[in-house]
Amino acid sequence: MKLWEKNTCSQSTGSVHKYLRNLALHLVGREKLRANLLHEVDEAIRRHLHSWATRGAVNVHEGSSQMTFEFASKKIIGYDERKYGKKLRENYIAFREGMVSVPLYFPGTAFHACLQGRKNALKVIKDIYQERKASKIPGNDFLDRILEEVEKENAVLKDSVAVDLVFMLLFAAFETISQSITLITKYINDHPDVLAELTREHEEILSRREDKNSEITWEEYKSMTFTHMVINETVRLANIAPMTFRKVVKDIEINGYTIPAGWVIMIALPVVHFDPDKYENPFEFNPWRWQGKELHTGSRTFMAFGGGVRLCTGAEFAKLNLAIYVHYLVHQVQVVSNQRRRTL
Ligand code: HEM
Repeated sequence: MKLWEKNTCSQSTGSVHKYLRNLALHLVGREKLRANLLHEVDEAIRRHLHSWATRGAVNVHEGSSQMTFEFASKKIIGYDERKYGKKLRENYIAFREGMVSVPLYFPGTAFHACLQGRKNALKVIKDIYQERKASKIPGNDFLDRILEEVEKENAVLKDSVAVDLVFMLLFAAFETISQSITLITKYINDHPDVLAELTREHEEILSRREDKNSEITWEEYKSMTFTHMVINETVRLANIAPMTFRKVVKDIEINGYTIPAGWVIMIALPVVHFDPDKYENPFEFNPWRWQGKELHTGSRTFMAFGGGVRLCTGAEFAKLNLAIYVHYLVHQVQVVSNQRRRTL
């Protein structure tokens, strides 16, 4: 029993991997960020934070999960919870909760719930996919682009791979961003010095604007140096994807040990991020450690988004979401933690 199919982005190799990767970049690549996503994410985050502010108490993890799922599912397959209900997100949550569990497959186990969640989510996606394919009515979303590929003569992309790709992208997009939003909120709440510096940075941005209520521009986003340091530090400490896997294609010697071809190795990213030789006081949340450093997405010492040919396709999109969230969090919302009752 497998969690992922062989030909999705994470399992594919060579030219198929490259092809799927480029397709995913069509959704969240750099040009898309600047041309559409900056504006769309700005609108969505503002709307959700406004709605949070009208409620007595908000569970940030649940709120950000709703927010990011609504956004990503609409962008990818034109999903609307009001039309289809909450089933899809609930199935994804069941899938996520059993992903790292003992692989015992019978009713009542986390692994069983995980695979059932995956099966049910795939069914919803498949229905939407087939309905769209049959109707040929565009949805102005990523599914249009996928169907374009599927319907090409000698298409590389087949229906089953397309559905699995959609499943995988939606999972990657919503779970990771909502977890990072939750943790960045906690870290900011726990560190008044960080909040003060963020407030200074975002007030400076506002002071340069003619209309204080206008949305964030690309130049403003790029100017958020300290915010990007906070984002790097958050994902370094959070290790949202704590491990990645690689199949050894030929015998390789590392530190006197031979790892034979065919073995699967697990790369534990926290080992790098918590190494005191690479990060002084590694368990401390200290965004200033990034001062003056290149904020690359991936390097030998910073692997929150993986690295090499499999570097996360959505890393820049995730950072954009976090920066916009922080912008509105620090200047429009007053957060009171219900644990310590400290005002942000
Ligand atoms: C804080 C947010 C995120 C984190 C920490 C994260 C982390 C990672 C990591 C560590 C990998 C490498 C996996 C490997 O080496 O096998 C990866 C790959 C990937 N991520 Fe993300 N990710 C995030 C957000 C996103 C988003 C928002 C999307 C999509 C919209 C996305 C799509 C992907 C895809 C498609 C791959 C596979 C890339 C490939 O195999 O070429 N990720 N991510």
